[in-house]
Amino acid sequence: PEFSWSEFFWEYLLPEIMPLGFAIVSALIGAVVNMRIPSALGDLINILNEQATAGLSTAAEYMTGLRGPVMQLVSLYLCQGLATFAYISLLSHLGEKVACKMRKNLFESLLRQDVAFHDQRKTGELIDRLTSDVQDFKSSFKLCISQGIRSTTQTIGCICSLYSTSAKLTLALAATIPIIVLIGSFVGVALRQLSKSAQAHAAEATGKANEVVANFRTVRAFANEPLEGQSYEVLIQKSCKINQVWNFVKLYMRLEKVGNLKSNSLFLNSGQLMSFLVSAQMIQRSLASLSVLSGSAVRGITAGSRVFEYIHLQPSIPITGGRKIPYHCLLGHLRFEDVHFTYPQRPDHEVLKGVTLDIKPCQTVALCGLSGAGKSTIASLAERFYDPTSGNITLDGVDITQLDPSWLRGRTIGYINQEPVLFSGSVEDNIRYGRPDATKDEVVSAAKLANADSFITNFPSGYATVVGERGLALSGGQKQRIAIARALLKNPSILILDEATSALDAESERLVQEALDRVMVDRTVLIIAHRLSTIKNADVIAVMKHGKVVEV
Ligand SMILES: Nc1ncnc2c1ncn2[C@@H]1O[C@H](COP(=O)(O)OP(=O)(O)OP(=O)(O)O)[C@@H](O)[C@H]1O
Repeated sequence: PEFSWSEFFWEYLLPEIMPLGFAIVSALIGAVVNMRIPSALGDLINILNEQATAGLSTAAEYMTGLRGPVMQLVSLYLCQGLATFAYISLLSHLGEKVACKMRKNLFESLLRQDVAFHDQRKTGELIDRLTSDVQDFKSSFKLCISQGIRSTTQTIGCICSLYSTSAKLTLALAATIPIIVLIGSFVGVALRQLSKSAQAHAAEATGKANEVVANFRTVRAFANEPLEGQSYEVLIQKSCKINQVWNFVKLYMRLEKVGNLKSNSLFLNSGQLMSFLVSAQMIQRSLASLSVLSGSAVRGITAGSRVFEYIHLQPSIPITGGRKIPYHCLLGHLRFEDVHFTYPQRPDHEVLKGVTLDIKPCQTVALCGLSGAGKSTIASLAERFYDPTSGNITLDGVDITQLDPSWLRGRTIGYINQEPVLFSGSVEDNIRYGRPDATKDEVVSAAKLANADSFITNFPSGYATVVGERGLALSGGQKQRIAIARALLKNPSILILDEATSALDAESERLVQEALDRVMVDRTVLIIAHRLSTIKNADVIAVMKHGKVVEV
């Protein structure tokens, strides 16, 4: 992925041009003031020398001579402190804003992506781009602006100042510059490689950690904690080693000193020598930090391009846009016509091989067949999680690819699957997820319809009861009934039940089934099920085998 400089400038920097401008000016002022410090120090030392040889007697005499240079030095330090404070705070403000906007854009883009995109990527890797990569980019951006301006200005300024102090020594010093540049560029290339692999390993480790934490019960059930711990350690060790090398290189660059200058001090007085040495050291530090900076810039750009790669990605199925069938005209006639489908990540395996299925308005169609026959895939296609490779799916005669996907999913189809996911928050929040603008009364009546009201009101906090990240505090049957209430809240014309009762015990199944029987009235229903009890009341039973409907 390439980093888009123009986009970064127009979209992220331009709106913040004022703080950016002030930060740059403050950094420049800081650098210029910093360069004045060696000569001010030199002046002070010269005056001290003169006073020592002049044989002054009273403290007042000493103070008179010193006041000027001391005041100069104090005001320079004060200026430098103020400038540093200004650019650090402005850059922090700017960096946070840029990072915030990048995160927002990236997250929105991730939400827009196809289901197939999310099928193919590890959650942890996506989270890593949202967190570490944006963080890396932000740090490197701030460092490049502050250090970059400072070091460049100081290098140029100090060279001028060195030259005016002693041309001879400056030329001698200049001889060492090619070596520094050479080392710097060599280290820069190495850092670029290091940066790429460090980021890739860090993303892999985050992916692993995320997977293990999200599926903690499975890990525990197999007593695989040591195994998972070890494999995480292996991944983290790799990125740790790379980062250690990285830090070592940076440290080395800081410690490296320019050759011994003291032997060449013959033609300078002590003040000049002091000023010369401080300037030379400043140049050396600036050059060293510029080389380190190039490494950091590489890291930032690599991270930035990883972020922009996904921000720019366009989904093949848009989120919104297209026709909506007015509610009073909607019949709920769903039809699959010779539908073929292959999952994008398994192009060699055709899952649906010409499915034709007619689900008439208000009819209940049960879909059964062996595991892997493609039943859930049919539900995913009706929801338009994927588009068929060929063939058509129509709703009331309109191809669903022409319909607004958010209207289709958000209002028209209610989808309940075997493992309902509840979000962290209260029971009420979870039901309201079906239609965020629903009133409390509507939430309660949906819960009553779903056989959930009685157990919810039995909780001490009722509808305000907080359920865990995945609703762990609730039983399977309770979660399922909340999921049914959530789907009912949008009053969908079509209901898809994907093995909604298969994970439940007999009693929970009875309660859920009772709720389902009640809500299936006056709607088009597609039930995917194995159990006879679930499908015996259906109007039509379709049997699937090897990606085809073989019997109706
Ligand atoms: N996201 C996916 N990516 C790739 N292949 C998939 C995906 N989901 C399902 N498949 C494959 O598609 C085929 C049909 O799966 P599907 O889940 O539709 O079957 P099913 O009839 O619902 O099975 P079950 O009754 O076990 O739920 C299977 O071979 C499965 O491996």
